[in-house]
Amino acid sequence: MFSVVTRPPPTKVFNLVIIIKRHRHFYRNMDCTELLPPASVRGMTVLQRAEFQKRVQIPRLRVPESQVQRVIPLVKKLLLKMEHLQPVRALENEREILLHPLPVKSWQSLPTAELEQQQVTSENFCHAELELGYENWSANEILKSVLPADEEGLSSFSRIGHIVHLNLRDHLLPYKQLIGKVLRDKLPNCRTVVNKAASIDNTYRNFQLELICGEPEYQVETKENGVPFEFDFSKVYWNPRLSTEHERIVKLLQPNDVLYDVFAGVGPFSVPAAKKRCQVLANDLNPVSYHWLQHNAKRNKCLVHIKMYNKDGREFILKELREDLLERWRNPAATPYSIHITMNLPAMAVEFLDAFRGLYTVEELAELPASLNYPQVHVYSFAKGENTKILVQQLVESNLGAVLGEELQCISFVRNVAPNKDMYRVTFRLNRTLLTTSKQTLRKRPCPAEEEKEHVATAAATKVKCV
Ligand SMILES: C[S@@+](CC[C@H](N)C(=O)[O-])C[C@H]1O[C@@H](n2cnc3c(N)ncnc32)[C@H](O)[C@@H]1O
Repeated sequence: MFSVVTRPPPTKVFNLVIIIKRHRHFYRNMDCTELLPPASVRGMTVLQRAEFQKRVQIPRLRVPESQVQRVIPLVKKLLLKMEHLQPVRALENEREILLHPLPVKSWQSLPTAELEQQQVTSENFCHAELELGYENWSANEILKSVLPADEEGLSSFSRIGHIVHLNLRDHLLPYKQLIGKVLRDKLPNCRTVVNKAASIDNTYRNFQLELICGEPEYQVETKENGVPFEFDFSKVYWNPRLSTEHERIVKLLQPNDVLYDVFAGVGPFSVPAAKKRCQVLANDLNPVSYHWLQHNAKRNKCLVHIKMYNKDGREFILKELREDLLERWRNPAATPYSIHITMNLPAMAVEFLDAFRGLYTVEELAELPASLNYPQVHVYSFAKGENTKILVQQLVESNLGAVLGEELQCISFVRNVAPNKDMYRVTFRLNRTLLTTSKQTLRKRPCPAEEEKEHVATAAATKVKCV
């Protein structure tokens, strides 16, 4: 059911339903009562593997060795496929082919004419007992038979290297130890199973974890979009659900482009960008993230393309970003390149946007050409409620203190975080007016309906496309 993991194991979100559909046999074992684990395991909270043993009557064909290669193609779709079970077994001088009891009720269920052409007749067909046990079912099959039938089961989990990360609903908490053991037994390379203990409300955004099975070993080695990363999952932020978003941004970048990554974490934007030979300035306030950011840049052999900082995001914008950008404008390169700023701290990144207002004095920019290479900002935010897309634009505008017109490039849905709570990326381009309007004149827009709005845009708001 689960793909075999190569080294280092990938970071992935596993949706059990999708996996089952993609890998499902022609006949689903779970649709066949005989092949289900015993009904007595329902409600088990302490894993007792021996309780899964049962005997079933399984249809089978016994054929001489010499016939096997010709018979198997005729019954291929009817084979019994279960974990750790060979459907073709060697007996003395013959082979036994185990068939699925759902489609095969009798000899008549088989392609009899074709089989008889191979000298296989009803004499070769029989039912006999087979002993099944815990090892013959997948994690999903075991959990489906144990967890309450009338409530939502375990629908998904994340895989970060050797760690399986769960976010169990309250009704599954009495089963957490059992769930942990089953996943550890059944998933390749799984050594540690943790459950999310509380919502992420600490500064460094790392998950609060509860170990429910295995070793308390949180240093992981994983890959995202083909790039290897290492970090301590218990001390830094890492979310495999963001891998597509990371990839989207990295794909926008060309060699020699510039990336300022204000809340870089352990580098899922910055390291692939530096590997692509972009010029990267990456920052994170968490000293442990900063440590692993440096480690990952070194491991990916891209240190020459990245400078790393361990400070507050506002200070980083006001000093490193400000100075580096000014330097670039003063010394334009012969070949054009684009400049990007990523701000992925969705709970509060918008509150840092006012740092761009008045970042330069009018005089500083007056020395420079009229048209400059202005950065694109990719700021992430949560929005809660009905019209989250509209809300998120209002949040950005009120924190920036300006209504976005043609600078607004897109508002992109990233993911649904909770019922009625979405995460978005708002991408807009900075301009001279924003960057030189002094902070004293900055006025936040507390309410979208407020009448007087400060229009930075030269044109009326354009239609916003969503990617
Ligand atoms: C949501 S994580 C994003 C990490 C990474 N960019 C990613 O996409 O996975 C936000 C990061 O911001 C860092 N952080 C939190 N407050 C910060 C601040 N005031 N200044 C700079 N970094 C901060 C956290 O340590 C965390 O690594």
